[in-house]
Amino acid sequence: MTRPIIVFDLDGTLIDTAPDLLESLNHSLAAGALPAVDHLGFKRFVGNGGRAMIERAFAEKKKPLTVEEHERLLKLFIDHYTANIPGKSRPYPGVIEAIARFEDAGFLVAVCTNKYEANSLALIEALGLTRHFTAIAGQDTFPFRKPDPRHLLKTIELAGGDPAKAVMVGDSRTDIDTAKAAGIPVVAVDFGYTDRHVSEFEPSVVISHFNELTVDLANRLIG
Ligand SMILES: O=C(O)COP(=O)(O)O
Ligand SMILES: [Mg+2]
Repeated sequence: MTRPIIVFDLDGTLIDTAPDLLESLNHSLAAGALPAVDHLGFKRFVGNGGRAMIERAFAEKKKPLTVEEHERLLKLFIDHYTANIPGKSRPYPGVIEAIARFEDAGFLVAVCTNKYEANSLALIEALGLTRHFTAIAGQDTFPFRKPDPRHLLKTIELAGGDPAKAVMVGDSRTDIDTAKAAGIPVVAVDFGYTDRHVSEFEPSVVISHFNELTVDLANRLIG
């Protein structure tokens, strides 16, 4: 029988990466003569990967961004971010215990993130968490990414799971829309990176701490 699976988003869900992403974003924006963004700006721009973060920062300042400049700044962002992994990034309180509960209950555990795959693998490895995940899929692992539901469905397939016995955990509208489009229940954490409260996007459940993420809750959502 296929084991049930729990799929986590990475940035703002499992790991608080904001200080490092923000530093790398500002490093890149400075090279594009854009003023630094603060943590509130960051919450508006994050969620669809580095390319989108840079694009959104320029759009907000109504500053044009050529394709070449976008590529140059993206490379600066990625190089800076990669060189600093894991930086100040740490798992949120209760993450390790929550993962252990699901492992003990026989769940497969996976990651589906819009971070680049190489950065995701490096960060998870640097924090000593690699062994917990059966699959880690980044924005460039497949030809599509969240909010395309196939990113989540392919992650589940890669992990050897079954979408009918899956639950997603995320922090943003992107995650909630992805899971809903895939027909998979979604738990939203309310401490991640979104400028609007996650309840507005109507996830199955909202939690404020990982100790609320019980195996019972997941089983009830899977039905
Ligand atoms: O890095 C991003 O923009 C989003 O990453 P996430 O999908 O892990 O939240
Ligand atoms: Mg996230």
